[in-house]
This record gives sequence, C-alpha cells and structure tokens, in this order.
Amino acid sequence: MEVLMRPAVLAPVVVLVTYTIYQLFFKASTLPKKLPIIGYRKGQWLPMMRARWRNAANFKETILEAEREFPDQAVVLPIAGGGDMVLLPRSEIQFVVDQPDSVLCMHTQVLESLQADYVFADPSLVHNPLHHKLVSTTLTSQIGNLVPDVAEETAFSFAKEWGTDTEWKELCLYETMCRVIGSVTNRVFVGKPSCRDPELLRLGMKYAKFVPTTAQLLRLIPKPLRTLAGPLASIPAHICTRQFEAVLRPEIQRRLADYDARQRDPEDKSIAPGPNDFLQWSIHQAKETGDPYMWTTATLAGRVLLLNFAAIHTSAFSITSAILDLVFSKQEYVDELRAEIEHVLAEHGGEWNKRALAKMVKLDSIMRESSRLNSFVTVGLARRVVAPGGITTPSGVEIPQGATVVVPSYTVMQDEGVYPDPHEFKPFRFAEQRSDESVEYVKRAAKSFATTSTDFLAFGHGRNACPGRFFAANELKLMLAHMVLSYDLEIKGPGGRPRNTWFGLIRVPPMAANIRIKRRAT
Ligand code: HEM
Repeated sequence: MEVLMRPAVLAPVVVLVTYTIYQLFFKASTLPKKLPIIGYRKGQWLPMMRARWRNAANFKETILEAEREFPDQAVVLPIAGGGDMVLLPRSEIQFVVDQPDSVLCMHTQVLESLQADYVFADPSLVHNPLHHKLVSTTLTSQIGNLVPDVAEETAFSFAKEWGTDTEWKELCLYETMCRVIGSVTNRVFVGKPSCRDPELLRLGMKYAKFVPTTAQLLRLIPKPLRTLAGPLASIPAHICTRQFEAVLRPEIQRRLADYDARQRDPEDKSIAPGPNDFLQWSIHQAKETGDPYMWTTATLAGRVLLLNFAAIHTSAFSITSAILDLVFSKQEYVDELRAEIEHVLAEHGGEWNKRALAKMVKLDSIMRESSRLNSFVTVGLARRVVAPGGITTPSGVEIPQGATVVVPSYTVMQDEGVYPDPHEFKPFRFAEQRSDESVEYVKRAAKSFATTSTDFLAFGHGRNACPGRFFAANELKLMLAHMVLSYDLEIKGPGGRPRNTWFGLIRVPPMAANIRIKRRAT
C-alpha cells in the first residue's frame, strides 16, 4: 500500500484516471455545434454521454428518429465506441460518393474503426491492401472460370451440412450456412483440399468474430490507454492469425516451391500449372513486387485471413436472410423460382455457368430484395474527413477534419417512395422491373443484385463499393439455386419469420433460427 502512495506511482495513476474521466464524461464534441444531436436530452445529467449509450443500445430507434424528425438535414449521431458521426441526409449520398479519397477517405475510417494497428498481427497488410486489387480485378474477371468449382463445392458442402437422406430434419440455418459459405468461398481463395479443412474454416470464422469485438472494445477505451490495452486485448486475434498461418503453411510452401520451379524451367511439363485461386494470384502478385516479405507464409496466409474476415459473415448473413425470406413467403414463389432455375439450367445442358446464372432473373431478384430488406448496412459509406480544412456539404454544413460522415441506408432501402410496400418481401420486385421493356435496357440492368445505387447500399456505392460483390452475387445465387433444386424446406412452428437482431450499428439475421429441411427425391 505504501508503494502505491509514492508520488512516482500515484501521480501517473491520478493523471490517467482524470484523463479517462474527462474523455468519457466531459470532453466536448468537435462536431458542428448547430446540428441536432440524436438521443441528446436537454437538462439531463451528462447528456452527451447518455446519448452515446442510448443510441448504441437502440440504434434502430436512433436512425428512425433522425429520419422522422430531421428528414432532410444533417444530424450528429453520438455512439458509444463509434465516435460522434455526422449522418448526412439522403440527398447528399451522391456528394459523399463523388468526393476524392483526399477529402473523404474510406481507408482511414476502416483503419480507425477496426483499430487496425492493434487488432491485426501485421497491420502493414491492412495499410497496404494489395489483396483488394486482386479481388476487384482478377477474382471478378475469373468468375466465369470459377463457377464450375463453386458449383461443385456448393453441392459437396450442402450434402455434408444438410445431408442427403430424404427424411425431415431440423437444423440451425445460420450455423450451417457459415460452414457452407466458408468452404465454398475458400475454394476460390485457397482451393481444394484446404477449403474443406475444418480447422481452417473454424479459425476463419473465429477471427471474423475477434476482429470486430476487439475493435469495439478498444474504441470504448480512451486513446492514450489503448497503447496499453491494445496489445493485450488483441492477443486472441493474433493467436488465431498464427494458427491460421500454421494450417496453411504446408500448402503455401508447396505452391511457392512449384512456382519457383516453373519460373526456373517453364518448359518442364512435370510441374503441374498453378491452380486458379486467390492464393496463387497472391503468390504471383507478391513475386512481382520483388520484395521477399510479400511472399512469406505469414504475409500470404494473412491476406487470405483478411479476405475470410471480409467475405464469410457478410455472405452468411445474406444467404441466411434470403432462405428465411423465401421459406416464410409463399410456396408458389418457391415453385416459380424452381421452374426458372430448371428451365434455364436445361437450356445450358444442365451445366452451371456464368451465362446461365445471369439469365436467372428471378433468382437474382430474390437476392437483391432480401438484401434490401435485411442488409447489415444500416448507415453506410462511413468515411473520415481528411481534407485539412474539413468539408462543406451541399446544404452548407461545415464538418471538421477527423470527423466521420455516414449516410442513411436502412431508411433509404425501406422508403415507401422508392420501394412501394417497403416492408414486404416481394421476391420478384426487381425481376418485374427488369422485364419492363418500356424502360431502357441500362436502367433495367441496374436492378441486378450486384449493382449499387444511391437507393441500394447493401454493398456500399461508388468507387469504394464492395470489390467482392460480383463474386458474392454469383456464389450466393448458385447456393440458393442448389438449395431450391435439392431440398424441401418447412417452417418450424407457428409465427412469422424470426426477426433480425441489432448489434449496435449492425443488423443481423436471427442466428439461432432453426429450419426443417429434407432432401428432395431425384
Ligand atoms: C453478400 C456479401 C457481401 C456484402 C453484403 C458485402 C458488403 C460490403 C460493404 C457494405 C463494404 C463496404 C463498402 C463501403 O463502405 O462503401 C464491403 C467492403 C469490402 N468487401 Fe464486401 N461484402 C460481401 C462479400 C464480399 C466478398 C465475398 C468479398 C471477397 C471476395 C468481399 C470483400 C470486400 C473487401 C476487400 C472490402 C473492402 C474493405 C476495406 O476497404 O477495408 N466482400 N463489403
């Protein structure tokens, strides 16, 4: 006790505690003073802090209040652990999209919101995300060649998770979809057999949970304390990274050896050509940089893990929602969808390919409609103001450097004016719009699942929209089609579709929901 009372120990403790209390309770927001603050109740004790917790606890009500009370006005959204964000009105979505990265920067926002310098074992992979380029260019251009692999893996994983017997059984939809998505997605990331390695899949999913939860925890801690808390809180994510690398190491080493052998003697036909997957493209990209750090097993495995983080939960949420929406709609919709898939597939000789998928307009429409209704993006296009002088929005609001702006997504995608009967799942809403020949072709095509707009923000919008969305769209459609052709589904018990859940700013499908399924007799 005496030791604790020594000035050399006591003084820093008092400074830290005072600073923390100041940061948590008294620090004024740097955001524009004149804007309405959602959740702020005048006359209450510590109104800003209470607004932050109130909004974090019930974000749905927060954004509905913003829409109801200030429909065409910028407002401040204070969020515990999320910083104080400025929610711009929907009329300014295009303004956000149009700003260069030197003014509104997504990357800076991602680094901060994921607390990248602590959470990622090698932050340089996130600071220099070479893998994004491979996703937006190589992966997207290879979709046509990858569809047969995706189809094979889909059939394999569904059989493994849902079985092949024709008896009814009950299972947890989200859990099984995470594993199916994990295998199918990793088939194009690391190929067969690694994509079926249960340990690789388990670590990929575990990591995708650790990253956002650790980041959220750290954001609640005042910045100076994070230098202490960050490394400690990030230990589980770092261990997971090392374990993932260990699982992939033999595959990476084998591929590097083959790659080098091929480079030494391109004529040697005894060395098989490299597989067509992300890991192989990454090796090639790394070698082209000439920097050996880029092709260490840690770097290559780290990039695969980062993509698992970006792809698995997002895709699992989407397919879970779509299946629930369909099961809880009408049998005639399922029949109509099945008829489309069977017809188009027969036209293509029973083979899955990109052209066949593109012709299944009803299938595409279901995925877009379900994403519209259930997207986890409730406010979108989160961007950090990086312009030294801040920005002035079209409506004249001045926002300082360092602030975060977001735009409404949940309320836009459920707006009666844009989507009649907005709360209803209308599976063929977009298919009907696409078949309206009085509308010019380009506008009709813009209603496809992967096409973003200021009214459809499930994948973001503009230059920074999700680079994996074209692959995701094809993968998810294939999965849904396979499911509809191969299984019958039944609703468990009375009551409607189980509701989505809100976790802070994110809305997710009911992860514990069970469904009853049965393999269809062939
Ligand atoms: C249905 C599935 C998916 C959804 C709904 C989704 C949604 C999103 C959204 C909303 C963003 C942020 C865009 C913005 O702020 O403007 C994003 C970014 C991203 N997505 Fe996706 N995504 C999906 C699947 C995938 C897949 C399969 C991949 C990889 C193959 C992928 C890779 C990425 C990457 C690399 C980023 C950029 C992240 C960053 O810059 O830090 N996504 N995605």
